[in-house]
Amino acid sequence: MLETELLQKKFKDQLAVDGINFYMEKGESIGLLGPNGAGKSTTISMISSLIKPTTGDIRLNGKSVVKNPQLIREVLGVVPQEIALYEELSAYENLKFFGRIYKLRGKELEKKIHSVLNLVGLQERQKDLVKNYSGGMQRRINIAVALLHEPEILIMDEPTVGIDPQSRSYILDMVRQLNEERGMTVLYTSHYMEEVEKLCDRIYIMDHGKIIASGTKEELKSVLSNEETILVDMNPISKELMQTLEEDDEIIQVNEIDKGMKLIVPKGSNKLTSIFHQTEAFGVQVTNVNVQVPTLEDVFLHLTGRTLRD
Ligand SMILES: Nc1ncnc2c1ncn2[C@@H]1O[C@H](COP(=O)(O)OP(=O)(O)OP(=O)(O)O)[C@@H](O)[C@H]1O
Repeated sequence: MLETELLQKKFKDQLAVDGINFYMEKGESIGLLGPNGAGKSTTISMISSLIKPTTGDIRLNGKSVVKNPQLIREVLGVVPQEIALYEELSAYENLKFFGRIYKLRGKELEKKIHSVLNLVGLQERQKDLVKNYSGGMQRRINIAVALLHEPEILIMDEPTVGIDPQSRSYILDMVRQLNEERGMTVLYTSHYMEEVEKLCDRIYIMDHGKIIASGTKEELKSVLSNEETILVDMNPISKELMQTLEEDDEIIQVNEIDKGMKLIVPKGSNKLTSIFHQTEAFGVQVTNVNVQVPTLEDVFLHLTGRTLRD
């Protein structure tokens, strides 16, 4: 349905998006995952025809969107990262305003406003001024605006950043419902692995402007199917200890995390004893140890050397 071909965007010397290829089939829910600055928003802006690619193409059902941006505008609903609403107007008035931009009028507009308010669960608060809404509620109205013209494709740019858990879970359920029950095609960007894991059929991992891996959750996890993850909480956190462990050929990767370190080692390699010896030698106290099957987050860490929220 939608595909990009060698899509690239340069801002002066900065290569924000570096020749990416991806596709979305009708009805799919696709996750675009990457840390801050990976190029997700720039990609979305190009797909939405808000900015022009430096090179490459975007095709909707085989036709170039770069040459004919109107094609995509008709079928696309975009929820930007920033709240784009008039604070001094009520939610209803905002929806009426944006509905008119979509050329909706009269009874049809009223029906659609009613329907999207229902969908985002803010029917009862529709007369309140947007400035009196919580951040999460504003975000929900932002989503309602994007859905007014019943788009075939919904693109959401980190829609749950910085909002309350209740709105977050509401938004996640809503996206799933739109995708599963109404067959809407969804492109969901996030740096929350668990959201993308929950919502998306396929995932593209982006870093430094490039797609560095893609596939279903299972396919991506198979990158580390012969490895296991060891989480070590320690006190104090010792960089010297981690450096020494990194030199061990049998340890694939060592990264600092919240309370200690995360190691990726071959399955069944029995590294715990030598890890304990090293921690003792460095005068570090181990407060907790956990051996786990690698998660998608670990795959990301393995591919990029960074955590998603670095
Ligand atoms: N208008 C611009 N001018 C110059 N550089 C830009 C512009 N927009 C983005 N960039 C740069 O391009 C790179 C990719 O940014 P982008 O916003 O697409 O990343 P992102 O993955 O969406 O990150 P975030 O989660 O922080 O939004 C960054 O290094 C950013 O500084």
